[in-house]
Amino acid sequence: MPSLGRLHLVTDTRPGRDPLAVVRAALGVAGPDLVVQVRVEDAATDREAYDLAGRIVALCAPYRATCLVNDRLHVALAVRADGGHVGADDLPVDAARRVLGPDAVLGATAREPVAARAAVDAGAGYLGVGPCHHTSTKDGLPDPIGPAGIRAVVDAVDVPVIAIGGVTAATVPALRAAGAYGVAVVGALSTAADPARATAELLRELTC
Ligand SMILES: Cc1ncc(COP(=O)(O)OP(=O)(O)O)c(N)n1
Ligand SMILES: Cc1ncsc1CCOP(=O)(O)O
Ligand SMILES: [Mg+2]
Repeated sequence: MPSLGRLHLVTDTRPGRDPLAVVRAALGVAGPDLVVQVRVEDAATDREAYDLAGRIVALCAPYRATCLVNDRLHVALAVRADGGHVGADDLPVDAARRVLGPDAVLGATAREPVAARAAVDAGAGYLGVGPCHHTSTKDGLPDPIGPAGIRAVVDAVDVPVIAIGGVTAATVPALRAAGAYGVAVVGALSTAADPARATAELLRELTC
């Protein structure tokens, strides 16, 4: 199985955003190094999630980029995505692994070492860890954990740690220094005036 990409683009489906245009721009720059996580609003229907995920799987395929589906694992299976991502309000990690099968990419959210180890023991192949920094993209999050919180999880597990929450190209170096394997971003790409350029800047910081 190819190694996990270091740049995770999490789709922004809020009103006024254009997730497909952002995915196209990022794929053109990052190609196989991109992981696209299809994340829709909680109020979206399964049909809407299925339609968007199917289009993104088709966009990713020629680039051999990885496509994951957030939360809705039945959608991931239905569109033949590469895997999924689950957190505390979703299927437990062991159940998610049973649903997706042994070869799928499965990520789990963990904010601290004990939960991180439990998620890995239950079958997570990577961890999404945060919020690293303040973000206005998702409500109700706990306080940011910063690079020190990333380091604590990195030291506790042997799977890739993907830092999430308020990540920009400027904050990547400190997260990498803390041991993050990669980053997941919503706003840094979806609100960028030039998403292709923003992708290139993030990738440069992730690979230098
Ligand atoms: C890479 C990555 N890390 C964390 C999350 C957050 O997942 P979760 O805690 O389940 O919250 P929602 O995204 O479902 O609102 C993620 N999606 N991706
Ligand atoms: C889904 C999620 N989980 C923790 S932070 C976050 C949102 C990250 O969005 P942004 O990159 O715009 O801060
Ligand atoms: Mg979730």
